[in-house]
Amino acid sequence: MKQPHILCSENDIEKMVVLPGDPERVLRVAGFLDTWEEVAYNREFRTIKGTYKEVPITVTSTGIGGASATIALEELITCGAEYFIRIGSAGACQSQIDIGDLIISTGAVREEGASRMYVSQNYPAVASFNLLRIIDDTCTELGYKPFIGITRSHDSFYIDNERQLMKHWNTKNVLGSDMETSAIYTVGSLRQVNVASILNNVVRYQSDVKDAINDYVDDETKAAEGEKKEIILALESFYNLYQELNS
Ligand SMILES: O=P(O)(O)O[C@H]1O[C@H](CO)[C@@H](O)[C@H]1O
Ligand SMILES: O=c1cc[nH]c(=O)[nH]1
Repeated sequence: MKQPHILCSENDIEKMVVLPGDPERVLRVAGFLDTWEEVAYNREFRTIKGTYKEVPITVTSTGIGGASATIALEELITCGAEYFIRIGSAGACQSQIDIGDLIISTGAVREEGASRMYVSQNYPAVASFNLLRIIDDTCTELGYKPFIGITRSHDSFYIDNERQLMKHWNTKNVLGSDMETSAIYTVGSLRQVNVASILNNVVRYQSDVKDAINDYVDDETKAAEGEKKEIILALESFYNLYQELNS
């Protein structure tokens, strides 16, 4: 049955799914695949499927925020997907994290509304241990040195006290902020599927979000390199997972 938002049915979706937020990033992932075709594009949800070193892979954009990300996740699960790696962008919460550095989220502060509609805030938003293990091993293989730890997901980009909130989470050793990780981790655990999140840092700690958007243009090369690295890390991790599942 075709799902109402992603406009895909079971035949369209593979077990392993890469989840960027931005529909344009889907096409940049396509550049790393051996074969691919677009399956559907509705609203913020663009889906392609293809192969990476013969591993069947789906890539679906989730849009911005937990609300749309959990819609994508739920519909992809209904279509039979089981393993999800988000490749997102983030703002750093620690000063040693530079533009283009990768952050791997082991768990996320649930400062967004979508996951709260599912379950009380006492419930943790944690990554799949199995996927984290594979991603960590793959980083070693690739020579990547990501920051690994807790992140925070929020709903509101331009609120007046965002800087203070980031300062607060900085003292709690949170690495960075995005808008989807905690929601997809929570729903992933509730639905018993495997979810992990790799984030490319695009904003330095305590830079103004509006300036940072300009920095983002200035730091285009570093940010683009970070995005490339997270795409390769996600695809190589799925390659390694596929070998494990089929050995
Ligand atoms: O680049 P993506 O994956 O969309 O991730 C980040 O960028 C968007 C905000 O600019 C939010 O979706 C946030 O989580
Ligand atoms: O600062 C940032 C940058 C990207 N995504 C976020 O959620 N925050």
